[in-house]
Amino acid sequence: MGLIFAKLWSFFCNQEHKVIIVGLDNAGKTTILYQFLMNEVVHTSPTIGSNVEEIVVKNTHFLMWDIGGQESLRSSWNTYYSNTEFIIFVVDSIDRERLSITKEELYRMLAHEDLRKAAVLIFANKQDMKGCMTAAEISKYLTLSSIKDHPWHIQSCCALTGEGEKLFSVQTTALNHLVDLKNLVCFRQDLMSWCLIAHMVVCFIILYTFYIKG
Ligand SMILES: Nc1nc2c(ncn2[C@@H]2O[C@H](COP(=O)(O)OP(=O)(O)OP(=O)(O)O)[C@@H](O)[C@H]2O)c(=O)[nH]1
Ligand SMILES: [Mg+2]
Repeated sequence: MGLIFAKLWSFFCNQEHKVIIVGLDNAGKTTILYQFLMNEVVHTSPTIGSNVEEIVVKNTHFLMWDIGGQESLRSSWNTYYSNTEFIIFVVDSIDRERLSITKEELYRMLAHEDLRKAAVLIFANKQDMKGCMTAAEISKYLTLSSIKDHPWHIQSCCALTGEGEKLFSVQTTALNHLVDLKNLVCFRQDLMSWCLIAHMVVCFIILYTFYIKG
């Protein structure tokens, strides 16, 4: 029932959602962005600054910011945070050595005030690589189950191996899932606010009737 209301809510509030794609350098962020956009593998070079593209999924507009992940650029990630609704956090599933840095960056980012309300989609990318970690292993190492203040979802993927359509549908399903989740949270918050206001109005009427009027 909640999801039906959430869907109606999102239908009437058809706005643009800001998404940031972050993660360490070489994780596959730019490759994923262009898979989303063009459904094909593009040749990438390390991103200096950011790339921004708009994609539309079932009437929902996403403004996707792909942010360079090199160490020297990470301190400026926070300049992209304001009004962000969704974070796509890309993990290179073969890069075991830097998993602790990945974890540090993830939690530093989630603690930022501007991302308080953001939902997180974690991509365990490069699943085509031999010996890569599974999404479950990454989830365990990153202790994702301890994240209680953000809706999150982890999804394994491979941005490279010609599974564009599959990747695209996986991503859109996951994004829609996050939109539903987020709308549900907003709807509940709004409902609580309206209940509170209604409660105050009723109290005021009772007070007015019994004490002021007579
Ligand atoms: N094997 C494999 N390689 C991938 C995959 N996704 C991306 N790559 C490769 O990984 C390298 C880095 O990809 P990018 O998309 O440029 O990485 P990035 O996260 O944008 O890196 P920065 O811009 O430096 O932050 C490229 O050579 C990609 O072709 C994947 O799923 N599997
Ligand atoms: Mg890039």
